[in-house]
Amino acid sequence: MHADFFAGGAGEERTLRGNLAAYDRLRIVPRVLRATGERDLRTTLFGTGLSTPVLVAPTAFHLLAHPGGEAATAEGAAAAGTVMVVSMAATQPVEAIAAAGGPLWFQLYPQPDLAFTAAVVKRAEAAGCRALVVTVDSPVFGRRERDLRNRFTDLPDGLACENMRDATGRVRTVEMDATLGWDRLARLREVTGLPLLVKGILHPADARLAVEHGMDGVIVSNHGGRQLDGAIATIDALPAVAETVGRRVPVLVDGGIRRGTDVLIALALGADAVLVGRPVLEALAAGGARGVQRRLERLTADLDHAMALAGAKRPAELTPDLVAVAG
Ligand SMILES: Cc1cc2nc3c(=O)[nH]c(=O)nc-3n(C[C@H](O)[C@H](O)[C@H](O)COP(=O)(O)O)c2cc1C
Ligand SMILES: CC(C)CC(=O)C(=O)O
Repeated sequence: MHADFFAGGAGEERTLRGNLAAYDRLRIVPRVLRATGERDLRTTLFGTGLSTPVLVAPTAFHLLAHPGGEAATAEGAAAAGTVMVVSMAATQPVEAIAAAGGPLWFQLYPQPDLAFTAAVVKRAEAAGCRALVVTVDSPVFGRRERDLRNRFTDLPDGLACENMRDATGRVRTVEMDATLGWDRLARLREVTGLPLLVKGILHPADARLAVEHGMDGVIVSNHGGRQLDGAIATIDALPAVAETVGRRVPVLVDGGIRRGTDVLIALALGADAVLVGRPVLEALAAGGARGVQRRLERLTADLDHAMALAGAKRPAELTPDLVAVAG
């Protein structure tokens, strides 16, 4: 039941499969004799220096994967020199996760209760989270047929979304809010000085609106195929979004990234960095903090190797002309 929750997507899982299939259709057109020497994968986002452009996507319920929970993921991400985005649906308190690792960003589903939403943001900020990732692809919850079949509706006894506790200590459910609009993101601006990223952008017109509304970053995502089944593959959506944003703010992408060559293609098509969801969950389940560290380091080493073979010393040297559609 829990493995299906992690692996599954919405509907027929067309988008879930499509995210991976889209990378299968793309090929790298390498450059030669570029004398790259050692590659330099260091990446800076909102003033934080990272050793890799591969970040940990926000995912719910890590205690279902490993007894170390989100703290183990944070420890692994920190050891790999990258950011973990903590899900609002984490099963451990953000303070405990921050004690285990960092740098952290915090993912938010803005709640209809604005005062409670502000309190959660303040709490994440106080715990040391350095950016806020606002998920905007979930006005309603995706229809996940595996979860329906398995009747997976609640966390087991003893587990809870620890960052959803209100002042009385009661745990609230994470609500999806179909009344959410750009005005509410403007209100978040008044609550926090942290950089604000919108996660779940696929249409270039929305990327333009995000920049116009003063967002600090855009994450091209279809929620790993868990929300709108039939949505475009993220690597297919990325070029138009990147072109519209025009380097005014960082553009990140997630969905279906499993190999360093996938990262290379995403960076070449306009991403400043990528995030990985299920690979981290699988590594956490298999090997705890060390597993997460090794999976992230493997992806980064694999990217480094691919860059050497494609003739790029730095991520910034990866450009769209290095990618072609397979015949
Ligand atoms: C089990 C699971 C839980 C997730 N939980 C969240 C979440 O709480 N908030 C969120 O914004 N995205 C969530 N996502 C989406 C991820 O942040 C990310 O967009 C997606 O996993 C990327 O695709 P990938 O798994 O193919 O790398 C979740 C994804 C999975 C697989
Ligand atoms: C449990 C939800 C709040 C998170 C989730 O499953 C998702 O965003 O995919």
